[in-house]
Amino acid sequence: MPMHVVELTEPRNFEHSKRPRPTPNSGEVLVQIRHVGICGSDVHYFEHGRIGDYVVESPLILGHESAGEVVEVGSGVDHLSPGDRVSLEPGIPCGECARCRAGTYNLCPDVVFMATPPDDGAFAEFVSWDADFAYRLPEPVSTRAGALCEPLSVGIHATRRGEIGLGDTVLVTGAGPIGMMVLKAARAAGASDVLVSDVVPSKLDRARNAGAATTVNVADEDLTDAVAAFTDGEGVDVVVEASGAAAAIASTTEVVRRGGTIVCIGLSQNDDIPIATNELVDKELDLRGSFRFRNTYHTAISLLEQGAIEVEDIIDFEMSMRDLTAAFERAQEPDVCKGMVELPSE
Ligand SMILES: NC(=O)c1ccc[n+]([C@@H]2O[C@H](COP(=O)([O-])OP(=O)(O)OC[C@H]3O[C@@H](n4cnc5c(N)ncnc54)[C@H](O)[C@@H]3O)[C@@H](O)[C@H]2O)c1
Ligand SMILES: C[C@@H](O)[C@H](N)C(=O)O
Repeated sequence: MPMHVVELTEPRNFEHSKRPRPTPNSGEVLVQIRHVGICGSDVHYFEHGRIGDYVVESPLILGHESAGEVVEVGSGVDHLSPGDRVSLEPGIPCGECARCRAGTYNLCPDVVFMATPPDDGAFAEFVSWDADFAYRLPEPVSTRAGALCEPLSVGIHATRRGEIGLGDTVLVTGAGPIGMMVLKAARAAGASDVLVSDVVPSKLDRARNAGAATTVNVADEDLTDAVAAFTDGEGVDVVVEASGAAAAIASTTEVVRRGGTIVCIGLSQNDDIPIATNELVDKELDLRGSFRFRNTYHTAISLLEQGAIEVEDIIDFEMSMRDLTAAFERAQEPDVCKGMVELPSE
């Protein structure tokens, strides 16, 4: 039976086409996709046809923030049934390499990751996916929120990497979807004050509405001065860099307190951003990267179920997959944080 998919065939060209509807293998579930969030990396592939060494060389289905409804289960799957709504973790690690065996499966070099060439993503009516990476959504959690478990997972993982906890003061640089998810995860972990910086006023307004203690528009204000004023000159316990902007990355060592921690999530276009290593030594800072996520989906879903975190407030618009090109155009407007795509029943 054919199903409707949208393929990126070359930069800025989506084609609506038909592919055979997959049949779930042993250990897989067939999921009818309901919602897919548009991520910055999807937009980058759409605009440029590549991210670094990952090049779209044959038609690629984008979308890796997805949730839907199980319609069929393969043999050996007993924790999910048709009718269950699920969120799909987009990366399936090999399970055998040293990193997987160490439990750090997000670092598996052989991971199959949705919407990363050559692996297809979720702008498709149906996806057959490893049932171990399909997480049942309890009643109060919508498939929109289920799709956003992916960026929320990035925020939870960064919060864990920064060991953010009770009473911490945190600075998040960048109030895009990832910065917003760090803000939410850090608050849920017990951070008492989360400061957020950006250059877009509406994004800072949203961050304040989501619980930021204060915001800094770095287009008008000096970040170091603003942080010093808020922390009585101490600096913050943890900085989470979620913009990828060179200026934000370079400022991290200045705004963090002595003995504090810097967590870098943002990916920069520039490989030559200076980090003040003398400051790193003198202040005895911990500088850590944070890559994707591991063991975060159960946490994300239970936080959503308990109402401890709200994620749908980052969605600015929802459009049908039939209008995917228009949705990708709109997702690039500077005020937009998250565009959501709905997959109608055909
Ligand atoms: N490490 C990972 O696993 C991972 C996962 C997803 C995304 N990312 C990266 O994280 C970053 C954030 O992702 P996103 O989807 O939220 O991106 P985004 O582009 O939507 O958001 C970035 C935000 O930073 C703001 N900004 C620009 N210059 C700034 C500055 N000097 N100071 C503070 N803010 C500034 C922008 O206005 C924007 O709101 C990107 O670099 C992305 O590639 C990393
Ligand atoms: C983690 C995910 O959101 C990111 N876009 C990536 O491909 O790594």
